[in-house]
Amino acid sequence: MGAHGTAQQHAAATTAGTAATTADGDGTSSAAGAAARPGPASAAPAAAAEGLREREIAGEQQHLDTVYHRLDEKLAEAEYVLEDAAKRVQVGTPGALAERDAQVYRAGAHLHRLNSEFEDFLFGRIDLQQADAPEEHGIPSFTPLDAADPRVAQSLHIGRLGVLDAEYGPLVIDWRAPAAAPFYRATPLEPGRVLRRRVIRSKGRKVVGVEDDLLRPDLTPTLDGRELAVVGDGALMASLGRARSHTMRDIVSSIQKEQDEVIRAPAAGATLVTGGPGTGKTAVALHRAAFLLYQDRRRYAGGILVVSPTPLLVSYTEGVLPSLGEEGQVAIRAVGSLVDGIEAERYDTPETARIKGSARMVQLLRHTARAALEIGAPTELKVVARGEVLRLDAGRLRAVRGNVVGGGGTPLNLLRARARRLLLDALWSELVKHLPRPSDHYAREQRQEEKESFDEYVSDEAPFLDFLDAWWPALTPRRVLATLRQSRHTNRIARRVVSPEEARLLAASWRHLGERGEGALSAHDVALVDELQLLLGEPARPKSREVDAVDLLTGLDEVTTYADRSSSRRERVVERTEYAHVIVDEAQDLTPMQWRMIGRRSRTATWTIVGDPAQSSWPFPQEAQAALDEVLAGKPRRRHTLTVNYRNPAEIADVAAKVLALAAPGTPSPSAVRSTGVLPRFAAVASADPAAFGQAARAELVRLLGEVDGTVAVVVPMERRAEAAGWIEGLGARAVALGSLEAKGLEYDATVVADPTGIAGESEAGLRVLYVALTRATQRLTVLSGLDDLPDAEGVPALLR
Ligand SMILES: Nc1ncnc2c1ncn2[C@@H]1O[C@H](COP(=O)(O)OP(=O)(O)OP(=O)(O)O)[C@@H](O)[C@H]1O
Repeated sequence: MGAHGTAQQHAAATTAGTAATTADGDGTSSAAGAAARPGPASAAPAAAAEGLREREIAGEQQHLDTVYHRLDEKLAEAEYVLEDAAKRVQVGTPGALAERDAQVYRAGAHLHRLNSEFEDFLFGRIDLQQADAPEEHGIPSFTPLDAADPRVAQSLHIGRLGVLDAEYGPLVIDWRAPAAAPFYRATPLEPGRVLRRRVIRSKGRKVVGVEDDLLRPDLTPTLDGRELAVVGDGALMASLGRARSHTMRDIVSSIQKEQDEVIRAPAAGATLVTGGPGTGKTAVALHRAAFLLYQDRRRYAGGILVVSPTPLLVSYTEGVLPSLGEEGQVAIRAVGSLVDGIEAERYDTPETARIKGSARMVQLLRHTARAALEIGAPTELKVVARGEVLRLDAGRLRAVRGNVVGGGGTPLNLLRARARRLLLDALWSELVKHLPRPSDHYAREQRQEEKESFDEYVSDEAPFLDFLDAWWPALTPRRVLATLRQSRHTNRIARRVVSPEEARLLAASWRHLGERGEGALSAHDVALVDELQLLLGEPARPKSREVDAVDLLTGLDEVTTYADRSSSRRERVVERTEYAHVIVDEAQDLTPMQWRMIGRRSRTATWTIVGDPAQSSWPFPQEAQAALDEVLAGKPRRRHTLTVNYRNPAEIADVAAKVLALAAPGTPSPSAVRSTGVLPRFAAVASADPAAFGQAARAELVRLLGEVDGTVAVVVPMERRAEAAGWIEGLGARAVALGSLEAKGLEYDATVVADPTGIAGESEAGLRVLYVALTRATQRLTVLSGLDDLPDAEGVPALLR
């Protein structure tokens, strides 16, 4: 029972939240559990274990062959349905066509899913004890009839899609189905009916390995009268030890209990998930998207938005959903890419970012939009009508403008029609002010007719049209933003909202923009553009016949309702995509302005929000919380905490914990699930010469590239990014250089954190950003210090002692 014994040991070490195992092939060992690595096995038991493994693999191969045979049959069926539907086109009655459409849709979707052959199509199996009650609505009973009964009563295979045999018996259960939940939920402390959990690894149609966890080490389970085989040391360790690439893998075969609870949590309201670095928040968020689609495809298809902090994290995570069989229905977008047609390309300095992200910007932008109308506006309107020269002077024009805007929040571009009408009214009253008031009904009607022909005449006149274009120009968000390039202007229009120093910082960040706002924007600018889009509304098409927006309102407060109602009838107003569910990753970094931007896309959405306050680069958590509260309004909230770090070995997590104690005192450090036995390396450069520092960094990168199979990153303060790009030149695709803020959410086999004090000093949130940098590595970490880091004789910088 050699292999059996190993698995029993590791299963005994497994805690409620984790599945810590004894050891895996690359020398990592359990840090969360207490199990020891077994001593070297002698040749005979090793051969027996190998024989056992091969037998078990052969058994699973047989099942996989049956599954693929069935899939081939289903594929042929789906193709036949498609062909048949095509033939029905000739029938032509509405009913037949509708039926055909439905058939084509179903068969097409089915074909697509069947055709997507993924690695590990079938990846799991659970062997269960007899249930104490029959299953209800597909949900198996979790309680065994007799907890001491070692017999396997039922075996279920779990995969990326559900497959039924010809008699509708389950050959494979979709991982998201209720029946698959015990695969993820069972632990040795709460095994339920699960005796053995098996992860099956396959390549294409060939099974290449199995890894077992024994959930009831106190029993000797049997299957068909024979002792149940237990192979390998568990799947989690095998998966965590694999080298990292530039894309994230799904974790479908090793989701842990506390993670599964988040993935399958009800969709309603808001699910808020916190957890330290490496606890699987991003992975869990993506699997939750796949789960929601499975649960209610109709509701969520096309309507799930995942908001990520950076484009780097988007491309890192993009492959996960397709590998789960979900493609196209989920939009994963960086927070700087949420507005169509704009891609954030610049970074703001921390000082500028904190101004741009603040909720005060709403007020500043309101002032700015109003003021943008007045920049370069003519101060006199002169037209000739009915042989008279009619004039409106600056004071009169100011009064008219005030009336146009009124007290409401109607988007300014939608008020152009009202501006036109009130100008015509003002001109008319100039014309008639010396005429006697109409005395009777007939005279009043006649005056009204004269007014109508006056309006028609004047509003076609070039001087009037030119005036209107200049006095109430169509404004675009970029053009309005560009007016803030002048800090003097900002000081004039919004002295009470921003200080002169803040106005200067803002102006400096937009100095490169052209007059119409052309030029690169930052992720923070994108949120401002989005806010401005709301304040301005879509400009009316020039020369089109305009309708007075305000006349159609029942009240100025109802602007949005009006806009929604009238979008197809009249001027096209702000168009927004609405999502049914919104998943926010790295939520701790969102600014109030970004929360508002996301909120505008999610008015009726349910939410999943994952983040870690201890990693936040936004310095005002309370302000961000207030913005989030506003966005979630009264939605019920359910909270989860993830507690186990699957990324960093304990040795790296321990170093990071020192910074955590400074960055977010009192925050518990998640427990690392494994250890490598290799301590982080500290290196120091005893020279102020940047070239010497660069050489040391490069030498360290080269060393690490030799030590690990996967990726290696050097993380530096944002302002040293260009320098760091030079250090990795010629080192190949496995090496990357990142600014501290770019490292969010990513992971590498090895990292060099260079200039830790520089990172910590970048902003008020610098220590938390350093904590992020220190927690990116799955195998090796080097901290490279310069003189400013005050390294001791061992090279350990002051911050990490
Ligand atoms: N159950 C699991 N099985 C296997 N790997 C896992 C599991 N959970 C997490 N991981 C792995 O751990 C690593 C960290 O996961 P992830 O990036 O989702 O963590 P995170 O909480 O978002 O981290 P951070 O806060 O640092 O961004 C990833 O490589 C992920 O695949």
